[in-house]
Amino acid sequence: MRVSGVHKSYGARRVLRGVSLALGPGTLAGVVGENGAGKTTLLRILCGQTAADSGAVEHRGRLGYCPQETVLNDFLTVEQHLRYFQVAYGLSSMRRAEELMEELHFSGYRQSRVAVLSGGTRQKLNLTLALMHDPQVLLLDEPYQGFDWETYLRFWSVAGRLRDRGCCVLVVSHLAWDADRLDALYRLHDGVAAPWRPGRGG
Ligand SMILES: Nc1ncnc2c1ncn2[C@@H]1O[C@H](COP(=O)(O)OP(=O)(O)OP(=O)(O)O)[C@@H](O)[C@H]1O
Repeated sequence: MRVSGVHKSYGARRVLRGVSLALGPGTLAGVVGENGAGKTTLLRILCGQTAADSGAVEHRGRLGYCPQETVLNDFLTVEQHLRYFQVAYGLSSMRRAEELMEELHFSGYRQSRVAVLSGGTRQKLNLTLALMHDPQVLLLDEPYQGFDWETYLRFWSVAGRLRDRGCCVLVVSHLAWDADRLDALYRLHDGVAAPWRPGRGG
């Protein structure tokens, strides 16, 4: 995925002022930044949901996007969500979705309505919906919010296996404490993304 000179303003607020990134296949990368730094805006531009004012974004292959807010409908079951996305992605089987449900330990909720799921289980479903078509480029916005420690560790092993299969994974977070798990880390600050190594306590 190549991002060149992306600019975005909301009225007078210049949020992105020339963001450039180059991430190859098989890379697990992170973008950190303070609240309001523009991380979600950048991800929305990368997935095509928001238009940049200028600059270019190029990527090859299937794209997966897990937004910060869950995209779920309280009245539908987990199974109904999976079927809906299976059709939307044009998948012949649910094999990958089933694998992910096993890996994230929520297969037992398949027939449950989303309204009764805990926040962490909703997030597991949100993540599964973004991953079930085996994307080659995966954009994750604060993907482990609400996860307990075991699930958090499982998330990183899923992300690591995707990287090993050649997927380009970009994780956005306001915390840099996952730095050791990443191949590349950028800090979004003053509208630009710079390579970053957190210091002590950072
Ligand atoms: N649709 C919009 N209209 C106007 N301003 C917006 C819009 N979306 C975002 N902003 C502003 O752009 C700035 C960046 O927001 P963004 O959500 O991208 O930040 P973030 O780094 O993801 O923050 P957080 O860590 O709090 O999730 C903020 O000042 C926000 O108020």
